[in-house]
Amino acid sequence: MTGHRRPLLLTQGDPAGIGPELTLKAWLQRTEASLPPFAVIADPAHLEQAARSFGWDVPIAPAEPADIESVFPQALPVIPLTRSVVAHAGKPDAANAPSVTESIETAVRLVQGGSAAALVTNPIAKHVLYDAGFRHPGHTEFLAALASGREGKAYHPVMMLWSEQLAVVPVTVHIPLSSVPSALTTDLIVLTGRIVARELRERFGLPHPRLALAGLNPHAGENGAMGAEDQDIIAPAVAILRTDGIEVAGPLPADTMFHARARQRYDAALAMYHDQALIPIKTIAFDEAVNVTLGLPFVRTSPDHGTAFDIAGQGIARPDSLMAAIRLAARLGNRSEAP
Ligand SMILES: NC(=O)C1=CN([C@@H]2O[C@H](COP(=O)(O)OP(=O)(O)OC[C@H]3O[C@@H](n4cnc5c(N)ncnc54)[C@H](O)[C@@H]3O)[C@@H](O)[C@H]2O)C=CC1
Ligand SMILES: NCC(=O)COP(=O)(O)O
Repeated sequence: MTGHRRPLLLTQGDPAGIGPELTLKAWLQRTEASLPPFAVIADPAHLEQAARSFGWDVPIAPAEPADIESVFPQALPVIPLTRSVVAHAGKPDAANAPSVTESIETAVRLVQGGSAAALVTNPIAKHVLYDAGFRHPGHTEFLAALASGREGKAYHPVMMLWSEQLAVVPVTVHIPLSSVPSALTTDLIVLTGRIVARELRERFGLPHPRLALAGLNPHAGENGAMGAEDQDIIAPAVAILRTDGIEVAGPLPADTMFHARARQRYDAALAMYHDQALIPIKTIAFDEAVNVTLGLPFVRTSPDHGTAFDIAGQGIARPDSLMAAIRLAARLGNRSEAP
């Protein structure tokens, strides 16, 4: 535990999405929600204009990392981007991609330099960044690439969606469903399981984390009659993780492992593909769940939802998941140094 609780850094996210609105709302609710000090890396003029458009009294204060704690009670500290941002809520524009990536790069540089405890990313629209030439599937992989570039060490990032009721980890993430069976290997599942177990111990403070591995096929393959991956790829991973001393159940039929009683038996469920993991948690805890990246040398959290262009600019977006992400980032970032 570090003695001094360092502030958090929020990234801008897509400026045409709900990120600016949520950031302003989180700052407005900082006292009743007991939020720790944070700054956002963004264009101060764009945030001022967003606050004006909602009719909210949010003083915006350009700040250095060292000023965040003293500024935060009176104004929203903003670490200015080098470029100005012109954005229309609900109308994403690939021309804003450089500001999106600059905000993330600056956050990583500052958190790795020790100026902040953790970073909290506002949502990005992946297709908008792809249109501008972004080569990473999402934040998760981009953050690992930035960390690797700085430290000269390869990191395997693991996406975990966490809530009090359920934590899920998609072993394969942003790939087409048709590519999942060939992407799924015993080595990948073992690597993912080891990272999850280690970080549940070291960052979340669970001394003996319990993992549950989902099968890929209906009924976890029904003894091979409905697909071979459960027996040939997932079961060997379960065996290897057990030889590590990790408590693991599986491969479990995915349709019966997420109901309330089943969830009592594990601390994190490893799912074999994106929707197998994210459908249960977004159904149970859409407003509370947090996306946290494991396997990095710093803490990164994010709301579980996306840019919500359909409601951006209307003032109706719920800040709950962003505020949960801020709380979790403070808890994990101030708990320990990198595992
Ligand atoms: N961490 C990140 O950066 C994430 C980014 N995305 C990106 O977001 C974009 C849009 O994705 P969608 O599938 O439409 O998911 P979405 O989460 O943006 O929206 C899904 C539905 O939930 C509603 N919603 C989302 N957040 C809300 C909030 N805080 N309050 C009230 N309603 C809310 C939206 O209005 C929409 O009807 C995609 O381009 C995707 O790449 C999606 C998930 C996470
Ligand atoms: N569906 C989760 C998601 O899209 C989050 O991706 P990332 O940007 O956190 O990698």
